[in-house]
Amino acid sequence: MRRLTDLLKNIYGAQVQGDLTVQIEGLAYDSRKVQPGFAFICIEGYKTDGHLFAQNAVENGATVIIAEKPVTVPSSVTVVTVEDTREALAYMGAAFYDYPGDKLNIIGVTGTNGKTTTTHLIENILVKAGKKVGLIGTIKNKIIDRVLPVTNTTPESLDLQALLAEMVDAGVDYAVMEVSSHALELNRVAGCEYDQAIFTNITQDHLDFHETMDNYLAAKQKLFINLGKNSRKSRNKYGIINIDDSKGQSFLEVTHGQVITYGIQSAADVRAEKIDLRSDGVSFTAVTPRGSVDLKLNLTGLFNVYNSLAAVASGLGENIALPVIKEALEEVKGVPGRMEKVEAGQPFAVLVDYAHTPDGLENVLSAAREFTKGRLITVFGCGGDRDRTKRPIMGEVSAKLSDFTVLTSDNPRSESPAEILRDIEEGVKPIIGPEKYTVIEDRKEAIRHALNMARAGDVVVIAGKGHETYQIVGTKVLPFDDREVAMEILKEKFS
Ligand SMILES: CC(=O)N[C@H]1[C@@H](OP(=O)(O)OP(=O)(O)OC[C@H]2O[C@@H](n3ccc(=O)[nH]c3=O)[C@H](O)[C@@H]2O)O[C@H](CO)[C@@H](O)[C@@H]1O[C@H](C)C(=O)N[C@@H](C)C(=O)N[C@H](CCC(=O)O)C(=O)O
Ligand SMILES: Nc1ncnc2c1ncn2[C@@H]1O[C@H](COP(=O)(O)OP(=O)(O)OP(=O)(O)O)[C@@H](O)[C@H]1O
Ligand SMILES: N[C@H](CCC[C@H](N)C(=O)O)C(=O)O
Ligand SMILES: [Mg+2]
Repeated sequence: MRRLTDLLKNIYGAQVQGDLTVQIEGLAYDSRKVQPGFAFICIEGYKTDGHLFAQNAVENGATVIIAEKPVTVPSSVTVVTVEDTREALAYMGAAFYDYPGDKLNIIGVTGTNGKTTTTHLIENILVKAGKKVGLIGTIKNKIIDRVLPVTNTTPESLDLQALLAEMVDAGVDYAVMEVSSHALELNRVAGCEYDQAIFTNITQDHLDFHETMDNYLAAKQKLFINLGKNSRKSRNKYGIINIDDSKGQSFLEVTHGQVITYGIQSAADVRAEKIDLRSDGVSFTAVTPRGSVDLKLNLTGLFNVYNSLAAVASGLGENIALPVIKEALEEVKGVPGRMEKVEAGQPFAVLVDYAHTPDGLENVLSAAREFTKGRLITVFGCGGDRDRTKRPIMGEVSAKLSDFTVLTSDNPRSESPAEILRDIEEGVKPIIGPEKYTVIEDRKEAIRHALNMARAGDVVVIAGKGHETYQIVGTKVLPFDDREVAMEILKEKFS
């Protein structure tokens, strides 16, 4: 329980109508979650407007409304008008939970691809170093060993603060989290002070939301601009940057933190040499300011060398010894749904991967090509209600890099699967003829087609859904797991 004045401390220009000393029992940004004595924060969203539910919130017991524009509520209710309710939600949430982020070391990873993988690698390093770790990201949220469900990659600010507070109560030392560009743009992480900010890469995605690559870049840079600014914690801040990325330098320029660069092509602080890619992993020497170390990882693909270098740099930033980092990284068997093998005794390889961007697909197919002796067969689709412009580019990537492509449905959401497939096909047609691809909307049948045509030495990549255990069709969430579907089909044939 807190007083309203305490919660408004970091919000400038708030105009209050009513009692400022009222005690707040809880906060909610969804009127349906309001309980007696709560403050309801109205958010103008993309689907609806929270201001429309102010009265509803009052009926559920809200005594305070935080709004950006006029709301009609009884005069007994305190109304606070602020410029940005999403920002207010974040700052009020941090204050309500007594600034949990200040009691933790927080490592934030942003970038188009590699966030989930990199956070998993860092988690392993920190655990190996004896730290208690919390994880926040696409696959799962985790407090030490307790796994919690996930709705978004980066939770809404209030939920994030509640989660960080739970971590503090559980004795967590480090929170390692993915910071999506949506979260940065929508102020989900405002009020959360990072100790390390990591940039993996930036390539096209989410233009439905950000509209331009410049806006997308600016959203990601926020994590670095805020690093070490108005710091409440007395410790070193590190900006860890992939300097091989064409935008890497721009992150270096905006950050207030100490910079550690990583890369393969550039003269980076942490770099990889003598890279040896195999089908079952990659070996390389990590050269760092604290010496070199030979690493033999179970993750394959050049992109995983980058993810590992980011994790090495992160470990060094936390003063973890190289032998500990080595042991931790070498123990990682894989990340669920990322180049995950499905094996039922078949004479060809089947990989389920989460590539859902042009760059992700290019990376995963290039990696697979390295160990494909026969044909590389790709099954993929694109999500509905997401960046439409990436669809033909992904079509082009698969057409160029695969020997055969099966286009299928991903999560169509509110869109027509056939139309999404037509968008992808636009990119395929100019590159290859109909003998090199097919369109099978039903994802299970598409996977069956690819597995039926595969012969010894071939590699089948099923991309886009990775760890997902569902398929979103319209508003329905139907059970669907690429790994289970592939296994079931393979078992029918090979065991
Ligand atoms: C575009 C986007 O990010 N939208 C997020 C946003 O929704 P919104 O603001 O549009 O909400 P809205 O549905 O219009 O509702 C407005 C307000 O009215 C409230 N409301 C609504 C109904 C009611 O009866 N009462 C009520 O109070 C809602 O609680 C909300 O506060 O805020 C919601 C609450 O936090 C999020 O769940 C929602 O994520 C949606 C589901 C989503 O799909 N987001 C994706 C695009 C996303 O964020 N992805 C990134 C990862 C991307 C990547 O890196 O690949 C992520 O971090 O997950
Ligand atoms: N560093 C990287 N560079 C390019 N592609 C990568 C990289 N790491 C992983 N990938 C590819 O992108 C896919 C997604 O990887 P990962 O889940 O680690 O990224 P993410 O940034 O967390 O994605 P999301 O935005 O969905 O949270 C992988 O399955 C792989 O195909
Ligand atoms: N975090 C990404 C995941 C995309 C995964 C793909 N399966 C899809 O549904 O488009 C997004 O929300 O855009
Ligand atoms: Mg992720």
